[in-house]
Amino acid sequence: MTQARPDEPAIVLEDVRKRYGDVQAVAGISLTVGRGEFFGVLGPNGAGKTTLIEIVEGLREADSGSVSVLGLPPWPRNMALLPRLGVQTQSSAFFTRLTAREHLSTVAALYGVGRQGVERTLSMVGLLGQADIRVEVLSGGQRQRLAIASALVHGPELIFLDEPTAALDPQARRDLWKVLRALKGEGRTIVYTTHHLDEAEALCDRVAIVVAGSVVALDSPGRLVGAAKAPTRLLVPADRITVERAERIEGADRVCVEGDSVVIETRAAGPVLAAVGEVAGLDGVRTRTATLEDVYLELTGSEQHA
Ligand SMILES: Nc1ncnc2c1ncn2[C@@H]1O[C@H](COP(=O)(O)OP(=O)(O)OP(=O)(O)O)[C@@H](O)[C@H]1O
Repeated sequence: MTQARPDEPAIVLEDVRKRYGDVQAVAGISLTVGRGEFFGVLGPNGAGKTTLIEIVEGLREADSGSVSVLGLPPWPRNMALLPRLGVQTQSSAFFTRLTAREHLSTVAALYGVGRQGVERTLSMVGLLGQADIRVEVLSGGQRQRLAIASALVHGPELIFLDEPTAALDPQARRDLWKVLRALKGEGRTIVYTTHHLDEAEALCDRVAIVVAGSVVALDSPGRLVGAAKAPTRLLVPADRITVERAERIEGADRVCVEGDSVVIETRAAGPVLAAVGEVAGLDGVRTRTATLEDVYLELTGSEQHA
């Protein structure tokens, strides 16, 4: 198998465009994903993420622009590229009557991967304990692990994961994060689509926020949050301070009530916190700094989750 040169980017897009009738789904996107990067693609429903990723995977032809994946053009469908890519989608198909191990062995056989590769992959995604259980009785989280295992079993250099934690409970999500971090630790490049902003913040080296077919922000989550200069929120138990008193604190930009807290938004967290301490004491006061979700909501102009 041809390996990409370590210094060669995994993906290079230049002014990629795709239109469906009147809809400009991808409106001129240029970006580079480095080898070994964990790269997030975020954006509201209909932003063009799936279209963009399908172009990179070689499943769709761009109208214009250039696309290079592991140094090769993915379109027309490039058979040399396929074994070097791993794709997990929302609609991953399973052989439900088979056990997890049998399912994975079947997928592995398509790529000429033997028993050892199957066992290594089951172990990597934490499914060895469930390997002899039929797919149809695996839990949602276990199925997602199997979907990821199916995308990984042939040892691809570049992996596309489409909302792998959708519909998982919080513990199963966190467990899957460990699997994803381990994958990155192996030096694989991961392109990750998610609507969970906390997840993108915790896992991704860089994220692209796509709105209406264009990239409106591209950087590490930390730098995006830092550059946005979003306010800090101080949550003070409502029985300890009134809205009127909080509004008189110098540096309080906005005050409102949320549940059982008076929320003070400020860009001068230190002095405002000191003032709150004098007025109400600091017991039970919570501080929320800006997150990628704040940046995202600002850029997408939406109060709702994408
Ligand atoms: N095959 C198609 N034919 C016509 N229009 C399409 C087609 N696929 C997507 N679109 C339109 O292109 C735009 C981008 O869709 P796309 O599925 O790429 O967005 P997305 O960001 O992946 O959305 P979601 O988060 O909901 O999956 C949307 O307006 C969608 O309705």
